Amino acid sequence: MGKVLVMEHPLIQHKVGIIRRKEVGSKDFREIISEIAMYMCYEATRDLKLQDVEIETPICKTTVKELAGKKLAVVPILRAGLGMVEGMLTMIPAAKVGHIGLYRDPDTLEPVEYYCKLPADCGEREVFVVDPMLATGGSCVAAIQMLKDKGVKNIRFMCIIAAPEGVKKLQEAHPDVDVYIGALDEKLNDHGYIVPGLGDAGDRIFGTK
Ligand SMILES: O=P(O)(O)OC[C@H]1O[C@H](OP(=O)(O)OP(=O)(O)O)[C@H](O)[C@@H]1O
Ligand SMILES: O=c1cc[nH]c(=O)[nH]1
Ligand SMILES: [Mg+2]
Repeated sequence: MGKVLVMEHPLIQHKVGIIRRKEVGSKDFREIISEIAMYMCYEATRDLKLQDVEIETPICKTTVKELAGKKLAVVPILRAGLGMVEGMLTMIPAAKVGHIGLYRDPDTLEPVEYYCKLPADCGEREVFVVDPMLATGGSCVAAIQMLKDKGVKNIRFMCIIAAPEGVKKLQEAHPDVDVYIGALDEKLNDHGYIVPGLGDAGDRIFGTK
Protein backbone atom coordinates (compact mmCIF):
# COMPACT_ATOMS: atom_id res chain seq x y z
CA MET A 1 0.00 0.00 0.00
CA GLY A 2 1.33 3.46 -0.89
CA LYS A 3 1.85 5.87 1.97
CA VAL A 4 -0.49 8.73 2.85
CA LEU A 5 1.41 11.62 4.37
CA VAL A 6 -0.40 14.63 5.85
CA MET A 7 1.99 17.58 6.11
CA GLU A 8 2.89 18.64 9.62
CA HIS A 9 5.29 21.44 8.77
CA PRO A 10 4.18 24.66 10.54
CA LEU A 11 4.84 26.82 7.45
CA ILE A 12 2.53 24.64 5.36
CA GLN A 13 -0.21 24.64 8.00
CA HIS A 14 0.07 28.43 8.38
CA LYS A 15 -0.19 29.05 4.64
CA VAL A 16 -3.13 26.64 4.20
CA GLY A 17 -4.86 28.61 6.96
CA ILE A 18 -4.44 31.80 4.94
CA ILE A 19 -5.85 30.53 1.64
CA ARG A 20 -8.94 29.12 3.37
CA ARG A 21 -10.04 32.68 4.21
CA LYS A 22 -12.75 33.86 1.84
CA GLU A 23 -11.40 37.43 1.72
CA VAL A 24 -8.08 36.34 0.17
CA GLY A 25 -8.07 37.47 -3.48
CA SER A 26 -6.66 35.74 -6.56
CA LYS A 27 -3.21 37.36 -6.46
CA ASP A 28 -2.43 36.25 -2.91
CA PHE A 29 -4.24 32.94 -3.37
CA ARG A 30 -2.11 32.08 -6.43
CA GLU A 31 1.14 33.10 -4.76
CA ILE A 32 0.45 31.09 -1.62
CA ILE A 33 -0.71 27.99 -3.52
CA SER A 34 2.61 28.11 -5.34
CA GLU A 35 4.57 28.49 -2.08
CA ILE A 36 2.72 25.58 -0.48
CA ALA A 37 3.46 23.42 -3.52
CA MET A 38 7.14 24.29 -3.12
CA TYR A 39 7.24 23.24 0.54
CA MET A 40 5.21 20.11 -0.18
CA CYS A 41 7.58 19.18 -3.00
CA TYR A 42 10.48 19.41 -0.54
CA GLU A 43 8.69 16.95 1.78
CA ALA A 44 7.55 14.65 -1.04
CA THR A 45 11.07 14.28 -2.46
CA ARG A 46 12.76 13.23 0.79
CA ASP A 47 13.10 9.63 -0.34
CA LEU A 48 14.49 10.21 -3.84
CA LYS A 49 17.45 7.94 -4.47
CA LEU A 50 21.02 9.25 -4.39
CA GLN A 51 24.30 7.82 -5.62
CA ASP A 52 27.93 8.59 -4.84
CA VAL A 53 29.99 10.26 -7.54
CA GLU A 54 33.66 11.21 -7.56
CA ILE A 55 34.31 14.88 -8.30
CA GLU A 56 37.11 17.35 -7.91
CA THR A 57 36.69 20.57 -5.94
CA PRO A 58 39.25 23.36 -6.47
CA ILE A 59 41.03 21.82 -3.45
CA CYS A 60 40.94 18.03 -3.86
CA LYS A 61 39.07 14.96 -5.08
CA THR A 62 36.00 13.98 -3.07
CA THR A 63 32.78 12.00 -3.19
CA VAL A 64 29.43 13.80 -3.43
CA LYS A 65 25.82 12.70 -3.76
CA GLU A 66 23.69 13.19 -6.85
CA LEU A 67 20.14 12.16 -7.71
CA ALA A 68 20.21 8.63 -9.06
CA GLY A 69 16.64 7.47 -9.57
CA LYS A 70 14.29 8.02 -12.46
CA LYS A 71 13.96 11.44 -14.01
CA LEU A 72 10.97 13.44 -12.81
CA ALA A 73 7.81 14.88 -14.34
CA VAL A 74 5.07 17.09 -12.93
CA VAL A 75 1.53 16.60 -14.23
CA PRO A 76 -1.06 19.18 -13.11
CA ILE A 77 -4.75 18.34 -13.43
CA LEU A 78 -6.20 21.37 -15.24
CA ARG A 79 -7.12 23.94 -14.35
CA ALA A 80 -6.42 24.26 -10.65
CA GLY A 81 -3.34 22.02 -10.72
CA LEU A 82 -1.60 24.67 -12.83
CA GLY A 83 -1.33 26.77 -9.68
CA MET A 84 1.11 24.23 -8.19
CA VAL A 85 3.47 23.87 -11.17
CA GLU A 86 5.73 26.87 -10.57
CA GLY A 87 6.34 25.90 -6.94
CA MET A 88 7.17 22.34 -7.97
CA LEU A 89 9.59 23.52 -10.66
CA THR A 90 11.33 25.83 -8.20
CA MET A 91 12.34 22.68 -6.30
CA ILE A 92 12.87 20.29 -9.24
CA PRO A 93 13.69 22.57 -12.22
CA ALA A 94 14.76 19.75 -14.53
CA ALA A 95 11.36 18.04 -14.35
CA LYS A 96 9.28 17.87 -17.52
CA VAL A 97 5.64 18.96 -17.39
CA GLY A 98 2.61 17.12 -18.76
CA HIS A 99 -1.00 18.32 -18.64
CA ILE A 100 -4.23 16.44 -18.01
CA GLY A 101 -7.47 18.34 -18.54
CA LEU A 102 -10.40 17.18 -16.44
CA TYR A 103 -13.40 18.99 -15.10
CA ARG A 104 -15.93 17.69 -12.65
CA ASP A 105 -19.46 17.53 -14.01
CA PRO A 106 -21.45 19.70 -11.55
CA ASP A 107 -24.44 17.33 -11.51
CA THR A 108 -22.88 13.87 -11.50
CA LEU A 109 -19.51 14.96 -9.94
CA GLU A 110 -17.90 12.58 -12.44
CA PRO A 111 -14.64 13.74 -14.11
CA VAL A 112 -14.84 14.66 -17.80
CA GLU A 113 -11.61 14.42 -19.81
CA TYR A 114 -10.78 17.19 -22.31
CA TYR A 115 -6.99 17.25 -22.71
CA CYS A 116 -3.92 15.08 -22.29
CA LYS A 117 -0.39 15.96 -23.35
CA LEU A 118 2.47 14.16 -21.63
CA PRO A 119 6.25 14.06 -22.05
CA ALA A 120 7.10 11.43 -24.70
CA ASP A 121 9.26 9.53 -22.20
CA CYS A 122 6.80 9.79 -19.28
CA GLY A 123 6.81 5.99 -18.91
CA GLU A 124 10.46 6.22 -17.82
CA ARG A 125 9.81 9.01 -15.32
CA GLU A 126 8.65 9.33 -11.74
CA VAL A 127 5.50 11.43 -12.07
CA PHE A 128 4.11 13.88 -9.51
CA VAL A 129 0.41 14.48 -10.23
CA VAL A 130 -0.66 17.79 -8.65
CA ASP A 131 -4.10 19.23 -7.93
CA PRO A 132 -4.93 21.47 -4.96
CA MET A 133 -8.19 19.61 -4.20
CA LEU A 134 -8.98 15.94 -3.61
CA ALA A 135 -12.73 15.86 -3.03
CA THR A 136 -14.66 12.74 -4.17
CA GLY A 137 -11.42 11.44 -5.68
CA GLY A 138 -12.94 11.01 -9.14
CA SER A 139 -10.54 13.42 -10.88
CA CYS A 140 -7.28 12.12 -9.44
CA VAL A 141 -8.31 8.47 -9.86
CA ALA A 142 -9.07 9.17 -13.54
CA ALA A 143 -5.87 11.18 -14.10
CA ILE A 144 -3.70 8.47 -12.55
CA GLN A 145 -5.45 5.83 -14.67
CA MET A 146 -4.69 7.90 -17.80
CA LEU A 147 -1.00 7.93 -16.80
CA LYS A 148 -0.95 4.20 -16.12
CA ASP A 149 -2.58 3.58 -19.52
CA LYS A 150 0.40 5.44 -21.05
CA GLY A 151 2.84 3.17 -19.23
CA VAL A 152 3.74 5.31 -16.20
CA LYS A 153 4.63 3.09 -13.24
CA ASN A 154 5.93 5.44 -10.55
CA ILE A 155 3.29 7.94 -9.52
CA ARG A 156 2.89 10.24 -6.53
CA PHE A 157 -0.15 12.44 -5.94
CA MET A 158 0.06 15.80 -4.19
CA CYS A 159 -2.91 17.90 -3.08
CA ILE A 160 -3.25 20.83 -0.72
CA ILE A 161 -6.62 19.89 0.80
CA ALA A 162 -8.22 16.44 0.85
CA ALA A 163 -11.51 14.97 2.06
CA PRO A 164 -11.39 11.54 3.75
CA GLU A 165 -13.87 10.15 1.17
CA GLY A 166 -11.48 11.03 -1.67
CA VAL A 167 -8.40 9.64 0.05
CA LYS A 168 -10.22 6.31 0.55
CA LYS A 169 -11.32 6.18 -3.08
CA LEU A 170 -7.80 6.99 -4.31
CA GLN A 171 -6.18 4.35 -2.11
CA GLU A 172 -8.69 1.70 -3.19
CA ALA A 173 -8.23 2.49 -6.90
CA HIS A 174 -4.46 3.03 -6.87
CA PRO A 175 -2.92 1.42 -3.80
CA ASP A 176 0.57 1.74 -5.31
CA VAL A 177 0.47 5.58 -5.35
CA ASP A 178 1.99 7.63 -2.52
CA VAL A 179 -0.28 10.51 -1.48
CA TYR A 180 0.93 13.81 -0.01
CA ILE A 181 -1.71 16.03 1.58
CA GLY A 182 -1.35 19.57 2.90
CA ALA A 183 -4.40 19.30 5.19
CA LEU A 184 -6.95 16.54 5.71
CA ASP A 185 -10.42 18.05 6.15
CA GLU A 186 -13.62 16.81 7.73
CA LYS A 187 -15.99 15.77 4.93
CA LEU A 188 -17.75 16.63 1.67
CA ASN A 189 -20.96 18.64 1.57
CA ASP A 190 -24.03 17.72 -0.53
CA HIS A 191 -22.50 19.42 -3.59
CA GLY A 192 -19.22 17.53 -3.36
CA TYR A 193 -17.28 20.50 -1.92
CA ILE A 194 -14.75 19.96 0.83
CA VAL A 195 -15.75 21.16 4.32
CA PRO A 196 -14.30 23.45 5.60
CA GLY A 197 -12.11 23.51 2.44
CA LEU A 198 -11.43 26.72 0.56
CA GLY A 199 -14.17 26.78 -2.08
CA ASP A 200 -13.44 26.21 -5.76
CA ALA A 201 -9.67 26.27 -6.17
CA GLY A 202 -9.74 26.85 -9.95
CA ASP A 203 -12.08 29.80 -9.66
CA ARG A 204 -10.02 31.32 -6.84
CA ILE A 205 -6.71 30.91 -8.71
CA PHE A 206 -7.99 32.34 -11.99
CA GLY A 207 -10.59 34.76 -10.65
CA THR A 208 -13.41 33.23 -12.66
CA LYS A 209 -16.18 33.65 -10.12
O1 LIG B 1 -12.03 14.86 -6.27
P1 LIG B 1 -13.07 15.43 -7.20
O2 LIG B 1 -14.46 15.26 -6.68
O3 LIG B 1 -12.92 14.92 -8.60
O4 LIG B 1 -12.87 17.01 -7.21
C1 LIG B 1 -11.63 17.60 -7.33
C2 LIG B 1 -11.48 18.27 -8.65
O5 LIG B 1 -12.36 19.39 -8.74
C3 LIG B 1 -11.61 20.56 -9.05
O6 LIG B 1 -11.53 20.77 -10.39
P2 LIG B 1 -12.75 21.39 -11.24
O7 LIG B 1 -13.62 20.29 -11.76
O8 LIG B 1 -13.42 22.44 -10.42
O9 LIG B 1 -12.03 21.99 -12.49
P3 LIG B 1 -11.14 23.33 -12.56
O10 LIG B 1 -9.81 22.99 -11.96
O11 LIG B 1 -11.09 23.63 -14.01
O12 LIG B 1 -11.84 24.40 -11.78
C4 LIG B 1 -10.27 20.26 -8.43
O13 LIG B 1 -9.25 21.10 -8.90
C5 LIG B 1 -10.07 18.80 -8.76
O14 LIG B 1 -9.55 18.58 -10.05
O1 LIG C 1 -14.04 21.76 -2.42
C1 LIG C 1 -13.75 21.56 -3.62
C2 LIG C 1 -14.12 20.38 -4.28
C3 LIG C 1 -13.77 20.23 -5.59
N1 LIG C 1 -13.09 21.21 -6.22
C4 LIG C 1 -12.74 22.36 -5.60
O2 LIG C 1 -12.10 23.23 -6.20
N2 LIG C 1 -13.09 22.50 -4.31
MG1 LIG D 1 -12.93 24.26 -10.26
